[in-house]
Amino acid sequence: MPLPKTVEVLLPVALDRTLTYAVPDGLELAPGDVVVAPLGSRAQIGVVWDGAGEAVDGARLKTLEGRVPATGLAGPMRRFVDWIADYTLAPRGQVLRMALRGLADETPPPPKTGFRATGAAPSRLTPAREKVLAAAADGVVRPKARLAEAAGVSASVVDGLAAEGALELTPLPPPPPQQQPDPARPGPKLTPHQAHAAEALRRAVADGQYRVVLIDGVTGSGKTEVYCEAVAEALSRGRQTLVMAPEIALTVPFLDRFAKRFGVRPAVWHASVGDMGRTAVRRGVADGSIRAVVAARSGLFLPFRELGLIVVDEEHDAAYKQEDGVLYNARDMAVLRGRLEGAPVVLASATPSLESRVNAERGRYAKLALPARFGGRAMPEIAAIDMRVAGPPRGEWLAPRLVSAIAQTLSAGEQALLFLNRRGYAPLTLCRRCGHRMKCPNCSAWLVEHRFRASLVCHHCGHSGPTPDACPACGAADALVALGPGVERIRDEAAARFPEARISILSSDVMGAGERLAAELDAIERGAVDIVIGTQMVTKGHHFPKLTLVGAVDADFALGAADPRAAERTFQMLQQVTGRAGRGDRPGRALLQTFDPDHPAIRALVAGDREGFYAVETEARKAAMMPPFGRLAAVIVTAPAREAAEAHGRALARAAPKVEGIRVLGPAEAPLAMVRGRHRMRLLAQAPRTFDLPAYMRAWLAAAPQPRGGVRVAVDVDPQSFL
Ligand SMILES: Nc1ncnc2c1ncn2[C@@H]1O[C@H](COP(=O)(O)OP(=O)(O)OP(=O)(O)O)[C@@H](O)[C@H]1O
Ligand SMILES: [Zn+2]
Repeated sequence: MPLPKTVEVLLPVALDRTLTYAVPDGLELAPGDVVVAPLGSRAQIGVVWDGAGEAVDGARLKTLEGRVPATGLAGPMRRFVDWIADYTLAPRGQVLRMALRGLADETPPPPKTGFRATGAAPSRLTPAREKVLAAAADGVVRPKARLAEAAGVSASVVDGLAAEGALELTPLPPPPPQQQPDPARPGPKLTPHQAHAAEALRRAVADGQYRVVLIDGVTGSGKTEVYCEAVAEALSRGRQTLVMAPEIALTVPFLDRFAKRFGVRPAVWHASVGDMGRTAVRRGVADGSIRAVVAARSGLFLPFRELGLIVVDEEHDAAYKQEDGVLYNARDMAVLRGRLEGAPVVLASATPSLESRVNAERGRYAKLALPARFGGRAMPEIAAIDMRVAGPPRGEWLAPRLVSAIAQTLSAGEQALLFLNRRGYAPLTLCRRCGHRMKCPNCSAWLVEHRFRASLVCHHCGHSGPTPDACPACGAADALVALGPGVERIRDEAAARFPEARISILSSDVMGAGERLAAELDAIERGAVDIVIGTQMVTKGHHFPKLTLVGAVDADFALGAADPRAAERTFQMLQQVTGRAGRGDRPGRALLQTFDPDHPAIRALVAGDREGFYAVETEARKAAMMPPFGRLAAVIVTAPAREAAEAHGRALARAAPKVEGIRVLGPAEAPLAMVRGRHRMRLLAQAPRTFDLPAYMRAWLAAAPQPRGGVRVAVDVDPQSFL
């Protein structure tokens, strides 16, 4: 008997390797095809992978059930999956799962038909038949179900009339063709700087080759207008475009801007687009009927048919790092996808990551600078308020100088924005009598009071309960006090000081991410709000023309963190938020409330010396061999019991291969020592820049004892979070 033909199939499950299957007679398969494979007792979708099927004992070999008529993974996409799995140490099947989101049977639907009255009378007229003929009397063609529904009868009555020739089946008119973005529509008249950058981008797109371009342009310099020129070039060359944004909730204004420029909104892809929408987008990018997509991280896995450009907006944003499942950085993987597709990649930011700046300095990326704001607008004046000497009275959070600046702003008919990166009312609730602190039962974290929802909430696991009247420890009534501010508390303080002002809170838990947020952003843009108070949601990309004052309530919020990027993050966040001021016709200013006015990040902001900041930060990172001058990978060990996590952490440390130049630190208790009832320990490997750290990590895990007894181990290559 001849051996059956076999193929290797990758399944979207937590498996790294492919499985070998027999191909049923008569089925022709090529790598990338989507197939149905038996797995255990169930059937599982999978993708034919590269490589000849391994010889497997014929008796154990299972046979594929068939091919799915759907766009699979072309060569570059398969390489993309392999590469990400290799780099992040995630099982390949888990990466594949991201590339199969929105997968659907693409068999073309049968032409749609409907019924129309012919005018012929049926042999017998029942009341039900009369109703149908009455409903069809207007001559409109309707699908069977619609006609039956309009007449209020069952579909069999329609069948009966058709059998007797009183109704006939005719094709329904085809749906109108989708309107496509039109790159020929005129864009704005660009300034000389913008035009220079736009021209360079157009050339990169026209070349149709992989290359990375960093647009380093100050806030309000028109980066969006400039990369829209690259989008126009790609579209006019018949290529598809992907624009990535760190937080899709905030892209509604961009969608409108895109529509203004190209005539229609682009397709949108992110986690909260429903299944239907996802299926439509995946299919549209595969068959080419969708030309432009705006997406969150996962849009990188869409099967574009002719991708000609990827733009990563706000490329510095930490939200590009996925922090669960496959721990990948979508900015870096966008660069990889561009390389595999042979398409240019544009990274844009007013505060580029040190990684991207260093890549530009090394000549790996081209750099385009937009050093000035559009329309001759000045950058905002930034000053620090030293909270040690000029802070507010006890129990308040806005320093007198900030309060009077708000008053001036409001009386000039302008808008103020107060930024505090803390949701809720207060970060800590404490009993005045016994000192008890309200803590999450599942996490090592304080419960945050949300007065708006009248509850105490854990921001790590979502645990929430009503705010108690009495202290749960000592029983004292009315003894619980809220310590520290969150945005809701700042709102109360602002409302008490400025009772006439229209105040809006922008925070994910108050606004959500849907239409409500879009409406609120629109109200702010129109000037229907006087004081905007918000979390990091307010820092990103907004263009509020009436906004002239920005106050950072706690400019130091990120400085103390045990994070090698703490200074960079502080600088970026504050530069972004202060960059919202003075974008209209009036100049802007910003006040930073800080206990550390001499910190290099704060000083650079006040002096308007971004190059100085980057220079100092670059030297510090170089000296410490921190990214991008060295490489890091973290290992996070979790277990229900602290001892188990610690013991496994120590076993891992002992098993670390000794290699010159590699330092292994830890285990140490994670700053966030417990989450969802699991104790957490961290280890960190530090390596020279050119070292193959993923390979080292793989060898390390292979040499270490297997985790047992509820212990879990996760590897985070290029960590962004150090909690
Ligand atoms: N050449 C131009 N003609 C007309 N308007 C322009 C031009 N360039 C920029 N603008 C306008 O200036 C404002 C700021 O531009 P844009 O939002 O593109 O800046 P940005 O660099 O992306 O800013 P940020 O990094 O702060 O988000 C927008 O309202 C934009 O429409
Ligand atoms: Zn919790």
